[in-house]
Amino acid sequence: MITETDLAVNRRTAPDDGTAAVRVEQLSRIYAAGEQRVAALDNVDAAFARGTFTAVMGPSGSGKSTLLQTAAGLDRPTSGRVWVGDKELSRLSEAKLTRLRRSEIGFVFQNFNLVGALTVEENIMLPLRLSGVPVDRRWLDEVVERVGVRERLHHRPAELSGGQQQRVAIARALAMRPTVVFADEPTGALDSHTAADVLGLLRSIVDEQGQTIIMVTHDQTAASYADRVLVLADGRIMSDTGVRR
Ligand SMILES: Nc1ncnc2c1ncn2[C@@H]1O[C@H](COP(=O)(O)OP(=O)(O)OP(=O)(O)O)[C@@H](O)[C@H]1O
Repeated sequence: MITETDLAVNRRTAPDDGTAAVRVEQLSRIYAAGEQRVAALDNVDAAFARGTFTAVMGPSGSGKSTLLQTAAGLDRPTSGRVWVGDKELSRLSEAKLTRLRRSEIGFVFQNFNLVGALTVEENIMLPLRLSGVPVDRRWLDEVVERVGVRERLHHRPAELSGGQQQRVAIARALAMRPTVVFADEPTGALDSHTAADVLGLLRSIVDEQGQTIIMVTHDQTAASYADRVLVLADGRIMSDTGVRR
């Protein structure tokens, strides 16, 4: 059940007590198409504490994906600043930003973004290979088991259903045990049973490993796994609500 709590509604100032895994300040992203300007994000302030699970909701076009992309350093904001831990992204060179993204951030894309030429297993291992991190076989096994892709490890993404591809994308994002996982509708393509399993896995990495999750969803049931629900409308935070668990 979602209830109002003492979390500030329409928070204007992001708290800066050093505990945030991710913090955005006065974040704007303007898209220009000819004469038209669309403010996908309009001066958003928000902080995401370590070890918390936030659901980002709101109507289509309200800026949810843009918030995730800019906060994860995949897209540069038009103005405003983003911190991941104590690093302010605009101060990082492309090379440092890439390193930070590889080591600290996992991203589950709406359209999966799997590499077609690689097998499922190779896709899941890719972030580890790219950053030269040793493979933790036990963790990898657990992730593969929980997302239910063990039978498909030697297949290529094109041979999988949308739901299966989404599960591979989730496993890839978790393989590195990143500090922060951004997930853009991670359960959108899943049946309710698999969705519950994946959401349980996301919840457990927050509870057991202190990782931070920021997840876009349209689904109230998915949002009920979170600690907090941010609702966007027209590129602004309309409400910021705690979830009673
Ligand atoms: N590359 C782009 N060029 C121009 N406008 C864009 C671009 N990306 C997003 N927008 C616009 O920015 C606004 C916010 O888009 P965004 O994808 O962040 O919304 P969303 O809340 O994630 O939507 P959905 O729930 O449909 O995925 C929309 O009006 C969208 O049309």
